[in-house]
Amino acid sequence: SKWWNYRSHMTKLAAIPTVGHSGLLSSYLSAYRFIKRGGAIVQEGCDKYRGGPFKIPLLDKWIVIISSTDMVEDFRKAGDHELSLQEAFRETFHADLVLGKQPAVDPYHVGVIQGALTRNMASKLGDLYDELAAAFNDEIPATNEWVETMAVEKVLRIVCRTTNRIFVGLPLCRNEEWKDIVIDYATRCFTASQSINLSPKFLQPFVGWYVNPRPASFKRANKHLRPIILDRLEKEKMHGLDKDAPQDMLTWLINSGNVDERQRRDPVNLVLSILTTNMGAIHTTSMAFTHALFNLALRPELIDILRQEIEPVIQEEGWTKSATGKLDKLDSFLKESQRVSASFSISVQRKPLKDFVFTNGIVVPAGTIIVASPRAIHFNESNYPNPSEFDAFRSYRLREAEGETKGKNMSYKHHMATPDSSYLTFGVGKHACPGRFFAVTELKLLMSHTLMYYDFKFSDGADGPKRNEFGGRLNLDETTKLMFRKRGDSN
Ligand code: HEM
Repeated sequence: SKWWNYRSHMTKLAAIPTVGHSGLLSSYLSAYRFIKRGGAIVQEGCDKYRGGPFKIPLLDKWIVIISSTDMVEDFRKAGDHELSLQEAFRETFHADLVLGKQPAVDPYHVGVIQGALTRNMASKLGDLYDELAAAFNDEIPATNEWVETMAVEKVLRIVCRTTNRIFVGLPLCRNEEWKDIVIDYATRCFTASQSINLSPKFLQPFVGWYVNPRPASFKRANKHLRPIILDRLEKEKMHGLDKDAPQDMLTWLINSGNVDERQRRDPVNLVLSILTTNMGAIHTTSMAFTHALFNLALRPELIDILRQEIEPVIQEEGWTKSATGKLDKLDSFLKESQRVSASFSISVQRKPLKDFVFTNGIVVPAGTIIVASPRAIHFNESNYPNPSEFDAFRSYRLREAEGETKGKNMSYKHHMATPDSSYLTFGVGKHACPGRFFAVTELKLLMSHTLMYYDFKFSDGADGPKRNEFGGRLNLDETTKLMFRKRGDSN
């Protein structure tokens, strides 16, 4: 019956063209090629099928890649009963095993991020900025002499500490071991899920058992978090909903109305939810900030323009949510930085729960992972004229032209945090990244602080950042160095 199901599935998939080999054995060759040359293979499909879908063999499955805004628009409109992000993630990330049953099957942290975290951003912004400034002081002290830093690592530690001020509060966010645990957790989870994906299906349970990072990370995180959780639960038990409880992600998870009482008060669930939220938040934000720093170091002429926007706003409003909302040029620059430097060849995935029919008539059989190609969308001339040009104020001009930066009822169409079928940095539709408002605000604070208090540049003779690729995703080379010094009058 398995063979029969496989044949009927492949018959339906046959209508979608293949990039690489499609024979039973030869497709494995293509799958191996995809690991190191995924970007080039997706590009080949995009060039050959010009906006039409195509399929690619991976070692354990076929995936269908879509690269046109029309098909992404169908993706956006589909309901959860048709296309599921959660089921795609459970399959491709092996989330039940790697992250644990609760975050994989009932990810109630998503609702807490969308709700309480986003709602409380204005009131928590002072804390966020305090932590950010303190983290910069410790990681990159502003000196009169240029100092060389390993940019990726420094930024990760600053973002981790800043973010955790809002996730778990003081003093844990400053604890060195805690920072190591949550930074490592994301890396280990990605490595583990990739290792499982690289194994034949019948070996996956054994490989999964061997590489699973969760038991060890849970044990280490639990040591720090459990006493805090028990203390907060105890106070809640004694006094009811504790109004004086620290306002952070942990408290919002404990108070979440999205799950039943037993689940939301279970210390194991709480530790796993905090670890999982960190996994979604830290590396993504750090990479975005590092890319932005590199893009400014490559184009120093933008620095003064951004400083001229930032300084008067911060002088007038201080480090507030309202101030970050006024940094329109910075918003546009950060958006362009993500578009040009951080567009993966494949990202934003869904799993059809029944055969899915796109508006153009293409049918993808139930169970086949469909993945959009942000790179194809972001480098399409009809979405972004002169797509390979880094045009920092591209969306700023669009916002101005459409009256968005003026007037009370401005729309947020071209804002960085607004997902769209032609802008996939944060995904699309109902499941677009729930942390995007937090991420964009944090990025603006990080960038504004750096521009106001530091000069920075690549080391003399360095030729800019290097990237490496794994299975269609780009990673920044961790050895790339940046020089920092206290801001002077001139460079
Ligand atoms: C620049 C930073 C970030 C980027 C580029 C980013 C990107 C993304 C993308 C592409 C998705 C998939 C959306 C889709 O498939 O439609 C996603 C989902 C998600 N992100 Fe982010 N993200 C960032 C920051 C954050 C932060 C700060 C948090 C937490 C506070 C977070 C939490 C999540 C979660 C929980 C999901 C899963 C949503 C779901 O299952 O419905 N992300 N993110």
